[in-house]
Formats: sequence, C-alpha cells, structure tokens
Amino acid sequence: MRNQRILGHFLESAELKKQAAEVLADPIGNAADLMFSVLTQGNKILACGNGGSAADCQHFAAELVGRFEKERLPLPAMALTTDSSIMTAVGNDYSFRDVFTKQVQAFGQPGDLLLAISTSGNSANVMDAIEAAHDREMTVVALTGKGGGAIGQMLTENDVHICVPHDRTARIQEVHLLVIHCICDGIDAALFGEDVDD
Ligand SMILES: O=C(CO)[C@@H](O)[C@H](O)[C@H](O)[C@H](O)COP(=O)(O)O
Ligand SMILES: [Zn+2]
Repeated sequence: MRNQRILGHFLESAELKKQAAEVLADPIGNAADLMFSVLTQGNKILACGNGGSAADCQHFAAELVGRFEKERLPLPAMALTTDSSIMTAVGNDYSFRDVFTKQVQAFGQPGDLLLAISTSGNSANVMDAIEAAHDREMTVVALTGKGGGAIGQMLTENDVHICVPHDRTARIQEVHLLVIHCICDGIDAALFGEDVDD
C-alpha cells in the first residue's frame, strides 16, 4: 500500500518530465541563451522564490558560482533568499512583500537578470521583485506552473517564461530543478563553444 503510493509519485513525476520536455525545450533554450548573453556582457543574475523555490535559487547560484559539471571560471549569480538579517529587517520594518524587491533595488543594475521562481505564479513578493527588475531595466526568466498565474501576465517580450504544465506544487518543483540543470548545461555548452543544436 505504502509502496504503491511511492510508486505513484515516481510515475507521475516521470510522466510529467517526459511530457514537459516537448513544451519546455524552446523556452529553456531561450533562457540559457539569455543568461549566457547577460553573463558574457559582464552582468549578473539574481534569484528569488519562496520555500522549495528559495532552495532552488540557492542551488542555481551554487552551480554558477561554483560549478555545474565542467571546470570553468565562477559566474556571478546570487540568491536573494539567504541573508536572514535582510529578510527579517525588511519583513519586520516594511513587509514580507518587500523582502526581494528591496534587494533587487539594492543590487540590480540595468542588463542584469532576475530568475523568479513560483510554482503558483502568484507569490506577491516574487511579483513585486519582477516589477522592480523591470523598473531597473533587467530581464526576467520566470519558472512557474499552474498556468503561470499573475506572473505570466507581467512578463514582457524580452523575458522568458518557463511554465510547467501541471497543477501540483511538488511535481512542478521537481521539473523546476530539472529545468535549472538544463539551463546550467546550456550556459556551459555555450561557454565551451559546443554545438547547442546537437
Ligand atoms: O516546497 C514546498 C512545497 O512542496 C513549499 O515550501 C512551497 O515552496 C511554499 O509553500 C511556497 O510558499 C509556495 O510558493 P509558490 O511556489 O506558489 O510561489
Ligand atoms: Zn517542496
């Protein structure tokens, strides 16, 4: 009985990954190209999201600053989810909606990119951070699900939307992690001059 339940999770996750590959390959490639051009022009990537998505932001930043699969120079990416003093001061003195926005305003420069992760597409602090990024002439790569929510409506033609076609938060997060690894691989492939169409 318990194993059936576990098997159900594995099968649903595997099925979604196979199905999502068709729809997401183009936007994932576009996100990797955009990030490659941002990074090679001397700009940086900031990342924000809540809960499991906060962990994804940190995972992504670690792979760019440290490494993914290949030895290369460190790349500038920063998770806006890690400084508990900033999070508590801004949350306490202003509001939790502002915890990412203040950091985008503090660290974001024109030409930088915001990686915004929300499975519902409706987290207010992520939405506000996107608005702040647009105000600072930054581009946005949004990882969402559940149809994209309000975030899907806020993106411009310069941004990239990667919307996982599912309604279950856990499944969407599992695909988000795969998307992040595909993006890291795409950036490395471009840096090493590998044929990304292979
Ligand atoms: O990891 C999980 C659920 O799998 C939770 O921590 C989840 O990330 C949190 O409930 C988030 O606050 C959900 O926010 P969002 O993905 O809708 O933006
Ligand atoms: Zn989770």
